[in-house]
Amino acid sequence: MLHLSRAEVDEAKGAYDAFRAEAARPSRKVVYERPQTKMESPARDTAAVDTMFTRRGPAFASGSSRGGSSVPMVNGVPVASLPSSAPVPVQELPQPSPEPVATQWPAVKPEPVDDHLPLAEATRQPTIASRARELAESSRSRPKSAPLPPSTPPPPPAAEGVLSPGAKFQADLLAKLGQMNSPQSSVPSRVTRPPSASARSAPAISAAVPTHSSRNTGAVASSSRTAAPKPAPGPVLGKRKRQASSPPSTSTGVFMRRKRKASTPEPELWSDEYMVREFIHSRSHTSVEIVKPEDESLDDMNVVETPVLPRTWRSYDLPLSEAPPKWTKDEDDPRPPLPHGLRPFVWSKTRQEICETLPWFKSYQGGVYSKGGLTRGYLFGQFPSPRDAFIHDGRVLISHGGGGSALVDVEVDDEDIAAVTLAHAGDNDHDDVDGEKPGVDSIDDNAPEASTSAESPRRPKKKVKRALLTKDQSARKGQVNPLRNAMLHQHPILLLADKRWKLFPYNLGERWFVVLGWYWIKDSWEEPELTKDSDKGYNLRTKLLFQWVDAQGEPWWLRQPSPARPVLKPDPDASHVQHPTKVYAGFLGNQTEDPADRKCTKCRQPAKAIFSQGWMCLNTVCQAYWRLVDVPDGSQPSPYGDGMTYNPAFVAPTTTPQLLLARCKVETYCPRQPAQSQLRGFWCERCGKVTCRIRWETWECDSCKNAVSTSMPLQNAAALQPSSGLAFDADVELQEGVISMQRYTLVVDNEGHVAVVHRFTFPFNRGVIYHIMGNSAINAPVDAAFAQCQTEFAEQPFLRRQYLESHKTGPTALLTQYFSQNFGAPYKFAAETDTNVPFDSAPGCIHASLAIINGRARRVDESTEFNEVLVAAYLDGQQMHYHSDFEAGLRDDIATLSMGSPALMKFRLVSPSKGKKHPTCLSLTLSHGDVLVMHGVGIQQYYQHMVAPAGFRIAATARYIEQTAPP
Ligand SMILES: O=C(O)CCC(=O)C(=O)O
Ligand SMILES: [Fe+2]
Repeated sequence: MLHLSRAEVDEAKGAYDAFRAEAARPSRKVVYERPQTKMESPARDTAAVDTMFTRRGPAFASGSSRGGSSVPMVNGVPVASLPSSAPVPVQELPQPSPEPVATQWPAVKPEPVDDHLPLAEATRQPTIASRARELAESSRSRPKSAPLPPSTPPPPPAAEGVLSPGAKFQADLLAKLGQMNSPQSSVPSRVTRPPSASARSAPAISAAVPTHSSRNTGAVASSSRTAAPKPAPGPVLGKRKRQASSPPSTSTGVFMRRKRKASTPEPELWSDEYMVREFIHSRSHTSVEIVKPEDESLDDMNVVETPVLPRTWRSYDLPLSEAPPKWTKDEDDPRPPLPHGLRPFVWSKTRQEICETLPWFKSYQGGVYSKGGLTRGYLFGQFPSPRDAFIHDGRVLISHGGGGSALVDVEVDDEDIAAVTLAHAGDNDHDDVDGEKPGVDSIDDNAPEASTSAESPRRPKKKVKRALLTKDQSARKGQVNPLRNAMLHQHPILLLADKRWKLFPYNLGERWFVVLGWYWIKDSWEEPELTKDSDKGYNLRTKLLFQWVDAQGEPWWLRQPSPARPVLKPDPDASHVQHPTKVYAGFLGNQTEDPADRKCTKCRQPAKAIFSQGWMCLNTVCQAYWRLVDVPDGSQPSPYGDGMTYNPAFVAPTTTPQLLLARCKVETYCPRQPAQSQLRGFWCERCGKVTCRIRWETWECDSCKNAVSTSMPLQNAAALQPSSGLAFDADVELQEGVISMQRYTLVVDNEGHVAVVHRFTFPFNRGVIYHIMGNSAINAPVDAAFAQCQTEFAEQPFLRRQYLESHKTGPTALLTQYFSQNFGAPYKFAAETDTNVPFDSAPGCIHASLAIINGRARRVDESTEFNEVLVAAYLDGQQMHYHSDFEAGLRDDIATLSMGSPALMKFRLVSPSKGKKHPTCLSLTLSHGDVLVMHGVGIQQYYQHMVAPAGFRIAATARYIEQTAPP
């Protein structure tokens, strides 16, 4: 349990008192605390990483971890292009002020977004703006029944650069909590909230229902409206009755849920007036709530488990007109190319290049990369959700939380009312965002775009595939917690874009992935999205508002061409960056509004004016969720979701908070050169491309050929321990027989030196493994071969990481982890082997290694002969995952000489199915100078092996490959 000290509480109390004094309302102050929880994000994409270790081809898929589903993919699967679930919601919103933004770069503004996205026009998709116009017109002609016109003029700007006492209290407390937590800690510091919104002028800073700063001066209520259908009552669960004796509650939605589930630990009261309680929303998300004690009462709340939305609204929550045309080639991309000379500072052709080079994005699948409970990087994929938007030239971006989407067959008819068949729900459903597993847009992009089956005689229907949300992304489920934590803790997030992200105004050509820059999440809310697989008829989609971090200057797509790197340092002058409107719409809330006129009448939680249509209740457990505040149910505008436009005040850029700038510890998102880690990719300062380290002897930009040679320290064999001769562990399931072991010594050279041999006999005549251990008397030639390997491979371009045959091209191309080269007879395995080197062109170390292998292996089987050597060089942390050497044309013996660091080698039976893995049946330690001979095809047919070195290691594996073997 983490406590604030008495002094800290006193200080907080002082700040809070000042704030409350300003609010002119006497009140008690309570601070709650809850236990610190570990917020490590589990490594989620092990399947993806596994794939890179595995070398064997699809023939062995059933028995290896390289089954289809374990393949790491961009946005689910290699993507051509699928219809997005929504038309591109191009927003017609006021552009930033014509006053130049203070930056060293003259701002080059692209044309308005609409002009850059003929996509919307080509598909005749109504934009949100055009819908809004239609709605406005129809409202003029049919005043009684039409939707309400936009009614929320932008609020008066808040005082520039001046924090209200409430905000100061918030900032002070955050700063204090930040100090209390170690900067290195992976556990985010506690999240604070301001006093409950029950204080009439309190800053309503709530993660669940943050308030908006703009004042709603427009009248949205209209009791005379009767045309809209009344919402169906629907199943209302857990409705609470008002109890006359209970004081009005002002707790947040999160708090209400905690109370109802009765799973929140009781608040730890450690002061009469102040206490801090932490709320554990899930294992990985905690926050601190500051509310008045009386706020705990829920009795008078109109709280339901699943608010029911009127059917007509639901139908329109998902715009279901024709999908944009599919384009797979750059020539088909209707957007203009990047203006001459403009280029991103960091870009790549594959996702692996980004993941291996940028510490802020290491997600091989999905669009969200989180670590330590905080999202660090976020990739915009090709599937926007309804109302995603690119606003103010990209300084403000609206997107969605990750996870829960799947490809779904949607039937669309003339009236755009959707009948949804969950045909594939779950197939591609990757809903983990906290970690390296898929989040955003986990969609099978190879699935057919549309089919026209299921024609109805009366009303022709079309079946199209859409990416639909099949699960709630609610904060309650914990999926979006790392994103919310980044917002609440004010951490910057590196935003990247896939070139298929249609909201970006330019065709990015060969640049599949670009880094946009540092952003911060200013606000987050939950929107309902149509579905059929949920009792309530919709799923909750978490929406996020990202804003550009000022200290970077202008976004690169607005700059004049320049080779300069973007720099993000806490900039004391950042506050002079001017924005047209200075309104805090999000987390920090607006400190000047009277919340009374923008609270939901049902739950009395703060409403938000995200959309121009008016203030809405966004408390997902309120009966009035997603409805306009103060507008009777029967008079709510309908259809609602499809015609909404963003409130210009809500999306207006604001100054980056100093606290967030202070957290920007890195100076730039471009990695330092040369890479500090031998495994890291290479960022080319000349062209901005990041490239994996492919070659052993150099880092090379594969776009402009700029190169930096590597300086691998030579590892001396003298420091290496030979085999202890004792390390093995054999076990096998009973029905599969027993592996028996004999231990003996064998003379291995002409001088009569001996080696210890462990002979493992596999059951049912499946084969024999000889583990011939090195020792100091016989290792001299091995030491020499090891040194020779290192010098020769540093000088000549032999070793490289090979592309996996199954992922050779495109944005999902994948390189093996280890570096390898095949010498002698060509050997076809799961990695590319185009670069085979015949023995007569092989370096001396190959001949030396082969001589050692022959010398040892022939002592156990004198007929042994080899015509191929595959060298695998492992850097620290790399390994070769489970596979079998079961290619056609291989003779019985496969022998490996181990050089360098010891390695753990494990065997297991081939997996009977994708999900079922057999346990390890034999594990060995391979030390420097050991030769392991696998004899018998049964060992490859029935077993798999893997090798995990403890550090730098070179293995030379010799085989005999029949040249006439069928392919
Ligand atoms: O690195 C090793 O020792 C094993 C290599 C291996 O299994 C292979 O090349 O197939
Ligand atoms: Fe192998």
